[in-house]
Amino acid sequence: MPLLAVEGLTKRYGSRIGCADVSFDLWPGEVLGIVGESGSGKSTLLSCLAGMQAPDTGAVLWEGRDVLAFPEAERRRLMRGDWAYVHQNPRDGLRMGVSAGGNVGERLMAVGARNYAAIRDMAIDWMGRVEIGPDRIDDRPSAFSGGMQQRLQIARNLVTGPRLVFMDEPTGGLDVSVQARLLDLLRGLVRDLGLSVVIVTHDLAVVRLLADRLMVMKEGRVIEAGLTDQVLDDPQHAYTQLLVSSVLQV
Ligand SMILES: Nc1ncnc2c1ncn2[C@@H]1O[C@H](COP(=O)(O)OP(=O)(O)OP(=O)(O)O)[C@@H](O)[C@H]1O
Repeated sequence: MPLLAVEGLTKRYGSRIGCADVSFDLWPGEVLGIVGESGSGKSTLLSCLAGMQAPDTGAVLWEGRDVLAFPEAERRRLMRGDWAYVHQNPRDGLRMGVSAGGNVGERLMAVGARNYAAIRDMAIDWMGRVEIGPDRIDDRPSAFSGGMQQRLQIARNLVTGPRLVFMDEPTGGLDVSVQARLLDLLRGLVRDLGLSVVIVTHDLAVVRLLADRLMVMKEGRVIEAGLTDQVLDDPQHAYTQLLVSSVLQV
């Protein structure tokens, strides 16, 4: 059984299409990239998948159960436990007024951890995994660089051991050299932890590095899908060809 099965997901904003009739399966340990130009519906799709907004029609099945029909409390438990969501802007995924250690520890407490020393140890361990030194544990994220904030957001999300992580342009808005390091880090974590990931980006280099499979969106619809290398090396749809060739020309 796929971990996540998406069937006919459609979301309209009045007469405008957000995403239309999107279906796919995500298997355990698989990374699915979603690419497309600005306005193609990537964020709409991701937020509908993650239960952050309700689609008009369609189903999102988590291990065969329709998430859209979950009671609110169960959906929230899922979001804190098996699922995680990495926002493009770390400010949306962190609590800026809380220390770095608190940001990570808080998530553990939300899933029931109570032993303060163990929580602190795990926070330090996870900060280390995302290359933030233990001497920064009491600093607030506002004292961190953009790249550090993003790494802290990743630690906060992964500390509870989620099985599925949604990522919305996780390297967007960062310097190119910082992006490269973050991508490397993400790739290592995804591989080591065997995570399933749905990642949205307009950056083909990001999906080339991270994604096993790719979906290309245009005007809310999936126009091409397949193995990442196949789609990028031999794009079938004219729009995908344009996307790929415009990157090569840069
Ligand atoms: N809250 C909203 N109200 C009305 N229309 C919206 C809203 N959010 C998105 N849309 C529209 O839905 C379509 C898809 O937008 P969406 O943000 O999902 O695309 P995207 O591919 O994520 O773009 P970007 O890469 O710029 O974030 C666009 O036509 C957009 O104008």
